[in-house]
Amino acid sequence: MRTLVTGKQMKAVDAHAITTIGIPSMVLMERAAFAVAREVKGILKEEAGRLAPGASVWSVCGTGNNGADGIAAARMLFLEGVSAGVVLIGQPEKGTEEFLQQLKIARNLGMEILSREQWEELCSQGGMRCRVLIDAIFGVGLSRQVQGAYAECIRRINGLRQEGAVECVAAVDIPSGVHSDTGQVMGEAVSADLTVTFGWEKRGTVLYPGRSLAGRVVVENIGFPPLDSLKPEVRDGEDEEEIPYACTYGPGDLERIPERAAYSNKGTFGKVLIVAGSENMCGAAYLSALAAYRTGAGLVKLLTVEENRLILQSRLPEAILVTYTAGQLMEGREEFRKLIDEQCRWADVVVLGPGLGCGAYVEYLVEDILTMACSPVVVDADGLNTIAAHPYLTSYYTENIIITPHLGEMARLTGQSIPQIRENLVETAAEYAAHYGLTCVLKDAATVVASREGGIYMNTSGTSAMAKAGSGDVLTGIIAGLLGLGMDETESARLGVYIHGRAGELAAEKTGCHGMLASDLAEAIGSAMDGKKAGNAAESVWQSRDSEEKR
Ligand SMILES: NC(=O)C1=CN([C@@H]2O[C@H](COP(=O)(O)OP(=O)(O)OC[C@H]3O[C@@H](n4cnc5c(N)ncnc54)[C@H](OP(=O)(O)O)[C@@H]3O)[C@@H](O)[C@H]2O)[C@@H](O)CC1
Ligand SMILES: [K+]
Repeated sequence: MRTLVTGKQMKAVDAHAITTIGIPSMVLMERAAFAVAREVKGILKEEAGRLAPGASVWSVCGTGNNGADGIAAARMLFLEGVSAGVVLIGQPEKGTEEFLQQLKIARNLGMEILSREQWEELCSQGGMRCRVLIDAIFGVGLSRQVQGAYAECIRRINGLRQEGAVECVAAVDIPSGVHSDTGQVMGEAVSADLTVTFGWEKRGTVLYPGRSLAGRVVVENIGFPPLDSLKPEVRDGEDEEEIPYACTYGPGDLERIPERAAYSNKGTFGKVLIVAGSENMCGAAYLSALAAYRTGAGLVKLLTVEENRLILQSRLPEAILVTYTAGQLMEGREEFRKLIDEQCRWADVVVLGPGLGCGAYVEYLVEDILTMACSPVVVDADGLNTIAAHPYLTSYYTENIIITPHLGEMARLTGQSIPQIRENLVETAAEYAAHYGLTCVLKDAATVVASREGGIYMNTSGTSAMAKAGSGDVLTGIIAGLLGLGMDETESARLGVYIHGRAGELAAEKTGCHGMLASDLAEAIGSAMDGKKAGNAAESVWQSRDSEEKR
């Protein structure tokens, strides 16, 4: 498990380390700069291991402590014989104490220091070429939209990178212009190849678009005290609501999956009831059931319309089938309720929604399941659309419910627009989960899981190959399968999302990114649950100099 922090939390850690613990600010900064310089040196190194001749580095620095890191990193490279210079953006005289100190050191050493105007002139004359450009304009202190000269400077950096004048852009802490909490671009943002971040990964490099802009992320422990040593008042600010530390999972977290006991039977691993499918729509039900079995469920029963009987029986003979007709549901309400009651009593887990359609009878079905289920219920797709269309159904929400909306479904549930939700992914999921006391899996390229107690998980596995019909149905089956194995709602949702992404990566390795189908994804679940399997593409993007486990 890796911890993710907001900018504010990181500043609180900084303040705690410096003020309460007494680690001098410059000591932390020197370690931060050393880490950046080391990574840059790695890029500059020739295969033989020596610095490339004529290797040049420009460090483009703001006047806060991010800029101070940038100057210090350039100085360390300079002292190792690299031709490294500094570009200053903003008014140096207004810089932080650390910035002024670092600038003084660089000046005393005779380093080349350009103003923004001088740099612009150099660029416009085509004289601006370098192996590595260090982006140290803004770090976690970015507090508003980037405009004017700063925006121009960021556009210039991106332009140089695009035209090949700069081979590699290395961002200090976070690409300048990316919001450290939401990953949103604040007007303009640097597109980096590498980001060296300090202490813990920032939420903004896990959420999109920040994640695409950060490139490879290296997490460097620069000597901060552990997060749990912080007093709550330091951690959360004085008058602000508590913001939890978010987390993400990696292959090591697959150990959370319970062992399959030798002395067991099919009932041991959970009975999953999948309420899904409608006339001409049986694929979703099939994929969800297949995924539940592939995740390890002992028994999967499909409750679906009579029209789907034959096809589902032939596609997935392992599943038990119980069918109904729309007429039976609408006209024989009491009889139908008895049937639902019986099925709910049988089930350890219920999936409600994939491919249910929007027939008038679906409202009754959703109501019956929500009122009668006595086990965790995973609500997806048309289950959620029905709830959005009939808001009284939210009164049946319980703490055992996991909802898995994509942005469109979340927009219907909350009445917000999709762009609004996309910009506030974490808040939207967290507020909904807290308001209704359930678990909310808000699906996006970086899916967020918000638990009813306030915990936040952000997913880092997966591939764009998964953006295809049926992918969400597979996720419901995986989460249901994990619930069946005995995991709680939060853990099943988090690990389910992680395994789903990992299965996508493994499947895409075989089929290629364009050709993958949701059924390929379901077939890869077994391998994805195996921690020893290689091939977590997303994971390889992150490197940690000091793993979370060691702290
Ligand atoms: N000892 C430590 O503390 C350590 C800190 N560390 C490093 O410090 C970084 C945080 O430093 P920081 O807090 O100084 O903030 P930083 O990101 O440099 O930006 C603030 C500056 O930007 C300005 N500004 C903001 N938004 C703007 C905008 N849109 N447009 C224009 N200006 C804008 C803002 O101006 P102001 O708002 O004050 O007018 C201020 O001048 C952190 O990411 C890490 O790299 C590490 O070395 C570890 C030890
Ligand atoms: K930066």
